[in-house]
Amino acid sequence: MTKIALQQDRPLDAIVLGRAGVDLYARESNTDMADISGFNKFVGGSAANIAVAISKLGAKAGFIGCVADDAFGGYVRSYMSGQGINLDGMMTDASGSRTSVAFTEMKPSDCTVLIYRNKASDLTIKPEQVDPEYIASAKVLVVTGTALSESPSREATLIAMEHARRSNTAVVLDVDYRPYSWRTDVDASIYYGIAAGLSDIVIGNREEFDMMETVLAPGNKDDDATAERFLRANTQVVVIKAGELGSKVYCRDGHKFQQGIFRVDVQKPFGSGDSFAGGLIWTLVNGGELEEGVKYGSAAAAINVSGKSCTEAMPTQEQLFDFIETREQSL
Ligand SMILES: Nc1ncnc2c1ncn2[C@@H]1O[C@H](COP(=O)(O)OP(=O)(O)OP(=O)(O)O)[C@@H](O)[C@H]1O
Ligand SMILES: O=C(O)C[C@@H](O)[C@H](O)C(=O)CO
Repeated sequence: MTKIALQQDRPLDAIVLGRAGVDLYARESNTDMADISGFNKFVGGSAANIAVAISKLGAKAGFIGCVADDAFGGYVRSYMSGQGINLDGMMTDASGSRTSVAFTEMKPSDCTVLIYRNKASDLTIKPEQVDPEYIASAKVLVVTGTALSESPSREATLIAMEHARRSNTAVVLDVDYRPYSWRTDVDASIYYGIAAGLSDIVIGNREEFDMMETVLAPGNKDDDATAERFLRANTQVVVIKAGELGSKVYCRDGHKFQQGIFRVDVQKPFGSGDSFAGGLIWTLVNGGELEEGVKYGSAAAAINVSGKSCTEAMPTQEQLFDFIETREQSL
């Protein structure tokens, strides 16, 4: 069993850095985008989803990001603070940028997600807006990697990671790679490489590690070799997710293990990675073992993909434990 040592005397459990936006989910399931009659509105965006996941499970979450100075920005703020998330690090941009918006189909697979991110507000966050004391108030800083895709958000993200290292706040990098946000895979792999070296835990899927190996090991598909490559500098744990095949976890001391999935009736595939990260981080900030965290993350992900949205389908602690108990009893 593996324990991740975290500073305990902190008012916040985890601060998540990245985008918070609006998700518009198709009203009808199994319907193509062109035929959908309307959409239901929720808060989304990878970082917001992770913060909500952590908060709903009962830990104290904070947020670093930026929304537009408009009605969608206000909606995102009010939903997140209603979820008990501390927004001291959430900026508002009035320069004409726009809060990120995603439209999605509701299909178990081959599901179209259209994201509108022209002049996205989250990418306007500046390094001087990142408060080192805020970061020092948390046990963990969770970075979602799309924040690295453009300046000035890229510099804000890297300095946030640097502040975290200086204040003994553990750093988790959720790769969260969105190809359309980057000029080339080479650029992405260089910045992700720097960010990975500043992180205690790196979480990504195979395609994301492929991108991160664009320069160092092009064409590699071997998870063991990938883990060995990334278990360097500050990185103690590498998690390689594989959708319905579960996940593999590698530790710096050579320990490795796998986690399968909890089978469910899938409504939509997205949200799995964010709920997985939320369940894992919630476990770690409560002093749980890594193995337990990966199991809770997998269960949270299964609950989420069987739900009708990302944020609202994040489980509470009670729902998570009931779900696992029911599944284990039926084995
Ligand atoms: N269909 C599924 N049923 C049950 N659990 C799932 C399913 N898909 C994913 N999971 C769980 O969620 C975890 C993360 O999923 P995945 O590997 O798809 O992450 P991801 O690629 O980051 O996803 P996304 O970017 O769509 O949120 C998996 O390791 C698994 O535990
Ligand atoms: O991450 C995004 O910006 C898109 C979403 O809003 C959606 O919540 C999702 O795809 C989660 O991974």
